[in-house]
Amino acid sequence: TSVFAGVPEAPPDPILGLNSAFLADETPGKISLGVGAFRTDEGKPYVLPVVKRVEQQLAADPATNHEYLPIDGLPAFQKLSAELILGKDCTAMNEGRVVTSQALSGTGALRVGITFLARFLRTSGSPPAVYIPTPTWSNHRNIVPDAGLGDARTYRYLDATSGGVDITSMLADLSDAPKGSVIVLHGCAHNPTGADPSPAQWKEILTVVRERGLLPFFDNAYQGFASGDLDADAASVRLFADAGIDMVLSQSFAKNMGLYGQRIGALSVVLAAGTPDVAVAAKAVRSQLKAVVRPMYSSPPAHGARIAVGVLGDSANYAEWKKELAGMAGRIGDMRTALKAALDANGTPGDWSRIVNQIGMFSYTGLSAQQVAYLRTKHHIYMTSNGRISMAGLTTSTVQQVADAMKDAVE
Ligand SMILES: Cc1[nH+]cc(COP(=O)(O)O)c(/C=N/[C@@H](CC(=O)O)C(=O)O)c1O
Repeated sequence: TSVFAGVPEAPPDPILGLNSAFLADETPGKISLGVGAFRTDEGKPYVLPVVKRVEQQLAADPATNHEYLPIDGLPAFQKLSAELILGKDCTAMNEGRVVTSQALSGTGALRVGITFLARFLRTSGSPPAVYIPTPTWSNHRNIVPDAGLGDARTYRYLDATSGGVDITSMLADLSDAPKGSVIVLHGCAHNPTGADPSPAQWKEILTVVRERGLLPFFDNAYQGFASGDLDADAASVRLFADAGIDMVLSQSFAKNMGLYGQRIGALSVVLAAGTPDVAVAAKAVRSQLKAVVRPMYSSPPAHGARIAVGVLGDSANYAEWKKELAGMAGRIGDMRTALKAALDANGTPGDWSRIVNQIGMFSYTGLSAQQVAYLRTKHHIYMTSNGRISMAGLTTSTVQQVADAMKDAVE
């Protein structure tokens, strides 16, 4: 018999595994509120018109070929992606302190970034501890150990009563982190809670990060989805970058450009201000990022990078993209309002203001794992077991059905 006969079955992924269960469910009227992917009010995936147009231009352009990209991706993409998150007038970029590599979307940027840190981040003799918020995106817990930094530690983040950020506990936990620890932060639209620190609270977090000599790793997967404004959603990252500290950034264009399956993202390492021979240091960092990528997947796919360059690099396309992005954020906002109204009209026990106070793609409903299971088996409504709802899974024609089912589940 095969040597693989004894391979144990891996548990289904809490998010993506849900999708396969949903697809296997043949009940008409089933509803998926699982994966954080945008859907139109008809419940369909959405290809942004500006993306479609750029693709057509690429297809018509005789210069478009299928040659390998450089190990660290398209240089034009590196620059445009870094400018998007850091701002066009970013001092760190102007001083040559930012090293950006194309990555396999947000997940790939996190994986390569953590691997790089496992090899080179040494403020104390041993590899650094990595802190992730609790709760957080479930895959953070997988990437950190797989990338060689051992099991992630957690810092408290959510005030379960208010549904907002428990800043006191968060700052206390960060203050206890050993010097040089890596702190994973959600740049905006925290997944799954939809609760973000206020600007004043970000300043408090920065103070602790600087006092403790911690290394912030900003995961930016929803820039433009939290507020609908790209610059507002980058404010936390820019506050830290302006402080002139070492930091690492991952970016994903899966959600805000609708390029989920193109796996296009970016990883940036920002070197602290005042680094002597910064050009030498930056060159060395880039060489080591490439040394991680080459044996991992050698070089990234071209199509998504070219689309992103076409959108970000042309002022008319960029303006069109901002409008379409605001439209997506707007529809999600409409679903928040509609769901809260339906829950209130139904007299559903509980305080549902969190549905409209939270931002980004998700609502953290507070439903228990049992209530989530009940919604799945009785009502064929799918959401992650932590009670997270991907609001883009709702449409004007299904909000009432979901509200009625939630009332049934909580009574
Ligand atoms: C915070 C966060 N970071 C990174 C990613 C990675 O996305 P990528 O497609 O690699 O660019 C996701 C995806 N989140 C949604 C999809 C998933 O779980 O993969 C989700 O939470 O549903 C995040 O929510």
